[in-house]
Amino acid sequence: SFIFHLNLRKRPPLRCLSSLTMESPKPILDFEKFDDGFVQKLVYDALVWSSLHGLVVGDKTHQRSGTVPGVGMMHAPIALLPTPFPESYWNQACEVAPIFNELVDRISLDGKFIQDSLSRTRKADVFTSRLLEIHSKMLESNKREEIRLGLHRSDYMLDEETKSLLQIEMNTISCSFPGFGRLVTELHQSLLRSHGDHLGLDSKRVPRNGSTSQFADAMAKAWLEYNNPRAVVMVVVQPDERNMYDQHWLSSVLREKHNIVTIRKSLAEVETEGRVHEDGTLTVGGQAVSVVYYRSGYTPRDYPSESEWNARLLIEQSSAVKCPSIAYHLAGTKKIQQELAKPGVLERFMDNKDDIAKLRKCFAGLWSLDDPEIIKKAIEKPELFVMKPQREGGGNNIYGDDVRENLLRLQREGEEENAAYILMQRIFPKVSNVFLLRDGVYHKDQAISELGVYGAYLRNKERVIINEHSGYLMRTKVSSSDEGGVAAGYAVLDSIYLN
Ligand SMILES: N[C@H](CCC(=O)N[C@@H](CS)C(=O)NCCC(=O)O)C(=O)O
Ligand SMILES: [Mg+2]
Repeated sequence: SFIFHLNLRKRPPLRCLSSLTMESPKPILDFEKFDDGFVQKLVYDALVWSSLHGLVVGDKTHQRSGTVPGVGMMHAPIALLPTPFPESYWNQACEVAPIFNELVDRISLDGKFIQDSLSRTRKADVFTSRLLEIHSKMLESNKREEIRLGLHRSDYMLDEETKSLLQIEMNTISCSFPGFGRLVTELHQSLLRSHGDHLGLDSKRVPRNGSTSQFADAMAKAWLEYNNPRAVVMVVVQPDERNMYDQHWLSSVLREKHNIVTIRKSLAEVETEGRVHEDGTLTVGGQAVSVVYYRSGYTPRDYPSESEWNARLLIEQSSAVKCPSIAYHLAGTKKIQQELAKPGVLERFMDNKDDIAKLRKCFAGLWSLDDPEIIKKAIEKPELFVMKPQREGGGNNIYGDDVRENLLRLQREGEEENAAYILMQRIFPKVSNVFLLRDGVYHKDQAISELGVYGAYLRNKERVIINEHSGYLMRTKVSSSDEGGVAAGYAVLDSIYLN
């Protein structure tokens, strides 16, 4: 039987809010209502459901769990019940998804903007400069990506102070959990169908989540556009991947629903087995590849040698549909995000004034380190800022006093490294009560959440074939922790309860 530690941490005083407007989500979790026996029943049902439905990750204490399927599996870290989220902000996040998709595509076509925006970062950050090198090689050879597939996730937090939905970042490479986002939604809907009466909650307030099928369908349509019936979809993976089941969900839908074969290769394997033929076809291990879907290649750790860089270049030079292309990858960097927040920059890419206003409305404060006023303020009040390197994958951001320390360090060291970072306004979302479930044990805690809305975009020359919001992922972390990230081990997978 499961051992439950009811971790009744002393609760920090809830922030007394100046004005509780109708928009702030009403807490649906009144802990007093839950007796321990009832929670244990919910937890048991959730763990059984997760195990039966493949909501599982590799167990890091089991060394083969990242390479051999079916070995050393552990239920994914999850919230026991959905987190309240006001419907108006949910609608707003869904409404801007296709506008952000279109923006990424237009940025990707402006090679000069990408190179100019990142030119100083290039000198300060080797990883970004390697990506830019590949991008400039494509510009020099006038490489055209006629079929373009974007599978993005735009992450938001609901800022309690300003009552606004603010974008944390736009992820354009290796967006995790399109498989699990849907599953957690289905888990919560199932729990509320069984126990909703006791909880006074309605399962229909958990919005349906098409993340798995919509992402797989977009890949299938890209495969069709490439028009080689013998070609496969290649998933570029890390040699040791604890999140393989989230990835396999997409491959399973491609197989079962679209009869499309996927292969899994690391960048090192692509370098050994890959070839680009005269007509641009990419073959790996002799198999033609129509779509390359990256679930690796977004962090320096994915390039331990020149082999991996050779593989990235080889793929880029081919006619395969890259998801993302190098230009889409760079369009999702934090430096570009900060450039887009400058006055007049969105107007360079978008002409619809309403769309521009909708994007700007969800921009948090974003600055380079060249602004002495901002640096002075960040040194005085570091708790109001987050300092971000050009890194993806979670666990890289700088908070609190470390912001001050790093800014003072850069001033001492002469500021060349400034361009490797951006500064962002720190967002303070509402704290809610949650039950967090990890390793079969539940903890009761105060947490904050980040809503990720997936977006799928597929274009072939002038035809936009798909441009939609395609499901969501709610990630919830204890409010005492600065860093988030499920794969990085700080957050749990969650869904939303519209109120
Ligand atoms: N193991 C790799 C992990 C890939 C990964 O870290 N992706 C970043 C965007 S780059 C991300 O989406 N992070 C949010 C999910 C989280 O909180 O962990 C995979 O799953 O393919
Ligand atoms: Mg990210």
